Amino acid sequence: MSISRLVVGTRGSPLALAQANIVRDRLIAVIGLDPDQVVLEVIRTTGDMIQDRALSEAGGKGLFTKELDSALQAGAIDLAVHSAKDLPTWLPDDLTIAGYLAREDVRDVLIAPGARGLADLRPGAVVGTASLRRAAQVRRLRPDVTTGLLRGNVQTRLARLHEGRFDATLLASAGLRRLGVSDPSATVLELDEMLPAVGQGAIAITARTGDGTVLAALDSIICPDTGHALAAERAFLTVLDGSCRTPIAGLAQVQGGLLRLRGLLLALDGSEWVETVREGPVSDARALGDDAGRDIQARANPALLQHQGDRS
Ligand SMILES: NCc1[nH]cc(CCC(=O)O)c1CC(=O)O
Repeated sequence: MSISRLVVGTRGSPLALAQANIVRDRLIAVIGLDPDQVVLEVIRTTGDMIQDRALSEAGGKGLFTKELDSALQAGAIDLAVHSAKDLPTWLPDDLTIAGYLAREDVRDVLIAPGARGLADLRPGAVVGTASLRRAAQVRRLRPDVTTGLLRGNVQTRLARLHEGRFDATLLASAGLRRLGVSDPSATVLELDEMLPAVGQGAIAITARTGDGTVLAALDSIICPDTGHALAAERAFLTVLDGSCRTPIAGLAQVQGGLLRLRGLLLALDGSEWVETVREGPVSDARALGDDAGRDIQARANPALLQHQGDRS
C-alpha cells in the first residue's frame, strides 16, 4: 500500500520541533514522499505545562508522552517523535517503538562561564539542574558543589544561567547540536565523569502496533544498532525502575555486532555508587540489560534503591 500522507506528532518545544523535522526530512528523502505529504502536528503534553517543579514531584513517567499516545490511538497522528530519554519504559500494548534514528553524541556538556570542566568550578559553586543523575555525578566529583533546581527548555535554562543565577548547568550535547546552539562556555564531559541517561542522544519513533504500512515506511529510516543499544539500556532501566527512582545512568555502545553496556546507580549526594559492565552479542541486548540491572540491584546498598526522582 502506498502512503499518501503521514502525520507526525510532536511536542512543541524548539528541540522537539527540530527532532520532528529531522524525522520528516528523512522520510521525505528516503521514502521519496513530497514535502506536503509529511505534516507535523504539534501536541501539548502535561510535561510542557509544568515549569515550576521538578518533574519527579509532578508525578513522573509519561508526562511527555501521554497525549501523543492518545493522538496515535485516536488516529489523529500516524507516528510520534520523542527524545528516547523521555520515553517511559512501559508503552500501551497497541503502541510500539518503531525504532530510533542513528544516535547523536551521547555525552553531556557543562556550560560554565569561566570554567573549563567540573574540576575547574569555583569552590562551593552552584550548579543548576533538574536531573538527579547529573546532580549526583557532579557531587561525586565535587562534594563541595551544591545543586539547585533549573528547569525549562534548553534556551530557558541557558538564559537563566547567563543571568547569573547559577555558576553552571549541564545539557545534553545532542540537544544543543540539534538546536544549532554553540555556547562559548561549553565543555563536553567525558563518559567517565558523566555517564548519560538511558536513551540520551537518540530520537525514538512510536506508531500503532498493527499499522504495517507506517511501520514498513519507518523501517527504512531507523538505525538497527541504535535499536540494540536502546534495547539493552531500556531493559536495564526496567529492572531498576520497578523498585525505585534514584539517580541512574546507562549507556550501551555497539561495534561490529558486539554490545557493551555500562550501568550506574548513585546516592543522591554522590557519596556512594554501584557500577556494572556487560558485554555480549547484540542479539542478547535485552538479556544484557536485564542482567546489568539485576547485578546493580543485588549489589546496591538498599538505601540507594528507595529515593524518588527525575530521570533526565
Ligand atoms: N530532559 C529533556 C531532554 N530530553 C532530551 C534532551 C536532549 C536530547 C537527547 O538527549 O537526545 C533533553 C534536554 C537535555 O537533557 O539537555
